[in-house]
Amino acid sequence: MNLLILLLRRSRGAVALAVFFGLLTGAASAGLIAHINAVLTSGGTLADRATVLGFAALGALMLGSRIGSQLLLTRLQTRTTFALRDQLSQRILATPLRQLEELGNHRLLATLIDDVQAVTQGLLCIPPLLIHGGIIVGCMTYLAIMSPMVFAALLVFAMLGVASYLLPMRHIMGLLRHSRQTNDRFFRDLRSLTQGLKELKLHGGRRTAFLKQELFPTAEALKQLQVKVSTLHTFTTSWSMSLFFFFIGLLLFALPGLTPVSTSTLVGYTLAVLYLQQPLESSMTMLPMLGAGTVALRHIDTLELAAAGSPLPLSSGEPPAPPSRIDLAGVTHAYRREGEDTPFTLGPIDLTLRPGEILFVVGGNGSGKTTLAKLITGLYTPESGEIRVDGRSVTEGDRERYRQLFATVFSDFHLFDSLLGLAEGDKADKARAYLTRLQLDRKVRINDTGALSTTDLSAGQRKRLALLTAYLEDRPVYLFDEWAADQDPLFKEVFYRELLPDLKAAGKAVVVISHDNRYFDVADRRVRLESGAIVAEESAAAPTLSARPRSAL
Ligand SMILES: Nc1ncnc2c1ncn2[C@@H]1O[C@H](COP(=O)(O)OP(=O)(O)OP(=O)(O)O)[C@@H](O)[C@H]1O
Repeated sequence: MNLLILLLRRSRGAVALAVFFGLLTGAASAGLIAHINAVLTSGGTLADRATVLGFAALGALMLGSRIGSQLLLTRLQTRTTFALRDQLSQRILATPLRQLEELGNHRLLATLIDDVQAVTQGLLCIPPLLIHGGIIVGCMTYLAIMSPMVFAALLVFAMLGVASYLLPMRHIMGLLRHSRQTNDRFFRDLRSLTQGLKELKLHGGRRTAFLKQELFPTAEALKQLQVKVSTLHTFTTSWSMSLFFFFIGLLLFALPGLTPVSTSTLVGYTLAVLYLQQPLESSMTMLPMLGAGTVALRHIDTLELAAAGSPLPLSSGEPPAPPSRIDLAGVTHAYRREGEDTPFTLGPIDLTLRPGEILFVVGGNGSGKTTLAKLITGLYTPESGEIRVDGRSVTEGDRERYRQLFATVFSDFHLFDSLLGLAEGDKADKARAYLTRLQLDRKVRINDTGALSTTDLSAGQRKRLALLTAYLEDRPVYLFDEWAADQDPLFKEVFYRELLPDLKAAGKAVVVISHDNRYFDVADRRVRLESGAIVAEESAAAPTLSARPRSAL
């Protein structure tokens, strides 16, 4: 039902027209059976020109309306599937980063790959199901007109068949929901397999434990569920279909003994019931696919992604003007995890960024530096406190625009295969000049569309490419999260002594998260984090480390 609503939302007109064509197919089918019945029971005397022409016209009508209905719905289904995938991608991009981190990459991938595929297959079932529905309605109407009494008996059998089909179907839907949940686990294990290749290859014990305790049991559970669904469905469908043969047996062998029934009724019923077998059987085969599509659609809802109507704009328009200061005033963020009594809390943090100033954020592992970076850049929304740009508070409505102030290289950055719009016009030459400056010109080439000749590089070289992208973005604020960690000593020197001062000279505000205490003198200001709080602040003008009072949360 949810799937049909999805189709209806795309185009009510096309669905209505397709249903009309479906009903026309049913009426034409019923007409054809009536013709066949009339010819059979007349002993061949009705095989005149008019009957033949009528038969041919009905056949053409059935063919035309069937093709019309199928084409309309299949096109609509294809459009809906692609729109669903586009919409989902945009909804994911519009959903707060923290919420996506909590869901985990494996669940997002399972949705984008598996759920969308299940919805597609479910939607594919709707066109034939509607046509079959039309044929069933047409044939039933013909049978009701032919003999209301026999039709009442058929209805009893049909209801019995539907009930004995729907009861197990409820159980099948439960199994499908369970299977969908297990699939999330399966994707998590597949992610461990592909991302942990080195660790799994290097340690046989770990590999065996991973396969035996994680991947294989999940795959086995998934297999069992799928086998259960198909076994239950085979029994249910076969039983429901056999009821129709009981009915034909009753019709042919028992009914004539109980009440007078004409040969034409007997032949008509037998023909129609046999004719109905195919659409009924095919409908029943498709119902689990429809069910899986419905489960997938509901599962997409449980992710609680940003509303369908609120995708991020495809272009952010003009970049915001460089501000003269950005203030973080009492901002906080806490990671709440199930079963954890004391969540890690960052803040309240008070901090100011100014153009032409290099700010170092230092502190031990897990002290909250990256979390602070995500708050500064607007990737996390402060749970309390506020961020101000030139004294104006950043609201939910302008957070997307606020993020456009930053060019970043996080420690878990992603490198795209192309500069994605950053190498248009004269920027392409700029990009090539940066390649030389970053000592990558012998390794990587950039073509006219901005595609990189390769991203298969060493960790340090990949980081340099990420830095090149940040340069091309030309934003007012730069943030580097342990950028120099995998650079050789020579290039570390270039980064701290040349590149950072150049950015400063260009009037950029620069935030550097660093453990390189050899270069702490490059900073105009330095803040030290400990357990989520700024515990000390030092500036080049007053180089003594001044301890800040720890704020009680
Ligand atoms: N996605 C997350 N979900 C839950 N907790 C997290 C998450 N990311 C970080 N944390 C917790 O927040 C704390 C601070 O992490 P953060 O990454 O900000 O530290 P860091 O100072 O950047 O550390 P490092 O120097 O190791 O990169 C850590 O103790 C960690 O347990």
